[in-house]
Amino acid sequence: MNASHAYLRATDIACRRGERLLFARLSLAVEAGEVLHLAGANGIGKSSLMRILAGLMRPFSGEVEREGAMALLDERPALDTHLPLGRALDFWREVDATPAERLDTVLAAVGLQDLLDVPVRYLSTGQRKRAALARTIAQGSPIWLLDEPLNGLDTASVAVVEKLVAQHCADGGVCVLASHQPVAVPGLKRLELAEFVV
Ligand SMILES: Nc1ncnc2c1ncn2[C@@H]1O[C@H](COP(=O)(O)OP(=O)(O)OP(=O)(O)O)[C@@H](O)[C@H]1O
Repeated sequence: MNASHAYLRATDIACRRGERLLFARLSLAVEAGEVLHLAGANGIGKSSLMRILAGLMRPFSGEVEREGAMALLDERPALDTHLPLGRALDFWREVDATPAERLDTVLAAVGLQDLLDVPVRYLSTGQRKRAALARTIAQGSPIWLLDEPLNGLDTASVAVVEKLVAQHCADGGVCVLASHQPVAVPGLKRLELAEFVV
């Protein structure tokens, strides 16, 4: 599918966790070439909304529509901690049917190409986050859902992620990026979850 046809839209979403209604009457639309920064304090419901957008959690009410495949980065890197990084990523490359060259390009972009022999459990927090991000974006999906992709990253790595997101959108992709940190991407749209808390 051509990335330029991709979109992600949500209408009148309400989210309940346990007995609490976290937020309601939330609508958003992210069209091809756009990036949305989903902002809000810890515990406000950013990850819950990301899971709803990813189709992993049913909203209490409302609907999500999309055109295009999605790739989700969440707080679980899902990389076998006992394997060297290269083999752990190869597992997902086969599952995701990712071409090897595309993964190599992404690994170079996030500066991990020299760490492929290191067991995942020895990687630093930031290296592990970059590895999970590499796996996610190498899938080649037009819609990126990135939940706290900047957590644990140093300034240089934050800039790399911002650049990758900007390039994805320039290529006609769609990105929703949940973060409590500032995000610098040209043309960024912003949604404050606090405005929908009930
Ligand atoms: N399974 C659950 N049952 C009940 N409440 C839950 C459940 N999962 C999460 N919550 C609550 O829902 C709220 C929102 O959680 P969520 O992880 O979506 O927030 P967040 O904005 O992503 O937070 P953070 O920035 O800390 O990651 C929190 O108060 C959390 O305690």
